[in-house]
Amino acid sequence: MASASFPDDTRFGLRRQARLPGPLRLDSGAALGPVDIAYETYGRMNADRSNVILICHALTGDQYVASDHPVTGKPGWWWRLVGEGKPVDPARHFIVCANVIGSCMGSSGPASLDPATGDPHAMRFPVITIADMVRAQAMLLDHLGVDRLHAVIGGSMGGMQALIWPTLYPERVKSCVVIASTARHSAQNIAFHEVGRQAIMADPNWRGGDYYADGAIPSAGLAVARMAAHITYLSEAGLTEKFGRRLQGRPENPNGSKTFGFDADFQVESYLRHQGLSFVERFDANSYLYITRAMDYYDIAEDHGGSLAKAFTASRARFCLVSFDTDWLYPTAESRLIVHALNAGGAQASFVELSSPFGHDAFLLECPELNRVVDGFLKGGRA
Ligand SMILES: CC(=O)SCCNC(=O)CCNC(=O)[C@H](O)C(C)(C)COP(=O)(O)OP(=O)(O)OC[C@H]1O[C@@H](n2cnc3c(N)ncnc32)[C@H](O)[C@@H]1OP(=O)(O)O
Ligand SMILES: N[C@@H](CCO)C(=O)O
Repeated sequence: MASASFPDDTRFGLRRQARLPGPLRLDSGAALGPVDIAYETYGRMNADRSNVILICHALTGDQYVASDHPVTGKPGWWWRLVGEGKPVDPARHFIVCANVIGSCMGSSGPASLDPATGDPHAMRFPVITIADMVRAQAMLLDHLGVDRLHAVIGGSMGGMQALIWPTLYPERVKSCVVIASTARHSAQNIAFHEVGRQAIMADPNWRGGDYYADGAIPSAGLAVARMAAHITYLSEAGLTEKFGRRLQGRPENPNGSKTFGFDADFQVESYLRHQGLSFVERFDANSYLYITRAMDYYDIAEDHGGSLAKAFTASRARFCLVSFDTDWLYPTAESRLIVHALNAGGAQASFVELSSPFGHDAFLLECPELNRVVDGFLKGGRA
């Protein structure tokens, strides 16, 4: 097995890029190669390579799990969970986080260049699945000389990847942490994604996906897609607490009459517009199409003759499932289904529903209880 060397040790994230020859055989029957994977590592691999933790990111996340983002300048998206003294700790663990294939932060995706033509793949990039993302991660781990993961951890779409890992590579996963996630995308999830995709495709700048040459990108469509999706990451209680029906920036009329109109009169509108606009600055519209599609096709039971339990029969991993009580995108019932299936197959699975007013995105926010659960679970596996 060819193995990358790691001369340096860092607690702050090393930016790395691998070009793997492939071919990566995809669920669609297509093959991808070479495969570029952009990833970060934190900490040092121990002598027997038993301290490796793979972190899987969500839909619009990336490899910058605990280091400042090069585009937004913001701290890594899971800095609360990953870092010195945190549950996933570079002082103890060798942490790998890779940009999924199909995305746009350096891994192969629609915006990357097709080596055969020198042009961006655009919509000629093959349709991928969550399992394909996991296969690409396995290729990266082969490249790093990692046979077995101490743990694979992810939230949302990252949780989907984490859950697929022991089904595809049962011998390679010791522990699996799945947060705010599901074993299959529901009709409602698919419906929301389709709204976003249609918004992108209806943007005159989309042009069948070939918009890279002149800089006229489908920003309006992508912003609307993000606005619609962002609502699903929140909760009614969270929105009420944050914004209520409060207005912003409306001028006082001297005669006391009200001003009506279609500007962002409500704070929540202004907030959503901000989320849409800032998203466009950091994400590629075609990647959004590909990754949401991958999530829609995700159904672990379907890939195992309709039985979720069957998917895990070869696995000896320990599992930890976490849901949030206000997450209506991947509600607690979805996690319970997974736990029942794991228990039915005799797997060791712990489950906790945490309370938060912030809906699905609670897994990204301050939640000491989440840290305690993950810390306790990982230490139970004696890392
Ligand atoms: C999961 C992964 O793998 S990575 C991807 C995760 N990252 C994202 O999804 C990024 C976008 N999402 C968010 O920001 C999510 O809400 C969270 C959960 C990540 C962060 O939540 P919070 O810290 O509570 O931030 P919040 O949702 O309040 O958004 C703050 C932003 O809204 C802006 N904002 C707040 N109120 C308003 C308003 N009335 N009008 C306009 N903008 C507003 C703030 O100025 C801030 O802007 P900035 O992000 O450009 O600095
Ligand atoms: N808000 C996060 C989680 C979505 O599941 C993201 O954009 O990736």
